[in-house]
Amino acid sequence: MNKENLLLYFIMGSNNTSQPPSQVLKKAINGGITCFQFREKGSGALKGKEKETLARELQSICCKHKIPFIVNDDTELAISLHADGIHVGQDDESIQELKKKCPSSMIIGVSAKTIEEAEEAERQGADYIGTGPMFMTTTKEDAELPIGPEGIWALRKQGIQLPIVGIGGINETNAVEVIEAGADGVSFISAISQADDPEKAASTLKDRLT
Ligand SMILES: Cc1ncsc1CCOP(=O)(O)O
Ligand SMILES: C=C1C=NC(C)=NC1=N
Ligand SMILES: [Mg+2]
Repeated sequence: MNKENLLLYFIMGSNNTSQPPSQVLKKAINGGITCFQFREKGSGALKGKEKETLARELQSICCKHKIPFIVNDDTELAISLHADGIHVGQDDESIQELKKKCPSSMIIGVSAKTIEEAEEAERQGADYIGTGPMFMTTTKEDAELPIGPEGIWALRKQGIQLPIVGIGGINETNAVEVIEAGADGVSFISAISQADDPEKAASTLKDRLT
């Protein structure tokens, strides 16, 4: 994965929006997002066949627009869909296990916020790390306290070279400081999924960063 894809990294599941997810994704793509992650998690999340059907619907939209389609957590789903990538947390399968199960082309992203986690991700060959929460967020029900963009600056200062995306409470007013702290991109859910006009929200974010 080239790190330019990580610049405007939209994440969404059906329970993050009151609009049809496929409509929100199409608008976000028109607005200029560079990567999409399907994250069907938390209260009200779809399961089983319904979850797979939505995943396929969103994947086909991404394919049509040549936007990488990443699946959060669900390795089996990612493999069965031939997704472009998978994103896992510290309590999910290890990168080593994923590399054994997944095609070598599969992008592997991992959540990491401490230097130990980031160095481990580098050692195991992750393609990028997601670090946060940057700011206060209510989207992730068990989010920890914000570490701020300085959390990314500290990883860079300690020599982490991997591509990094910041996540958590990011919007058009604070995205720049995440990049200035050393991130290659910003990832976000509600800034677009809860916007009245997702296309405008995406294009405003893009304008701030380019
Ligand atoms: C998945 C995740 N991980 C850390 S914060 C977060 C939620 C991000 O959602 P939002 O962009 O709406 O704050
Ligand atoms: C928790 C997460 C952190 N970072 C990214 C990019 N995705 C996630 N689901
Ligand atoms: Mg997880």
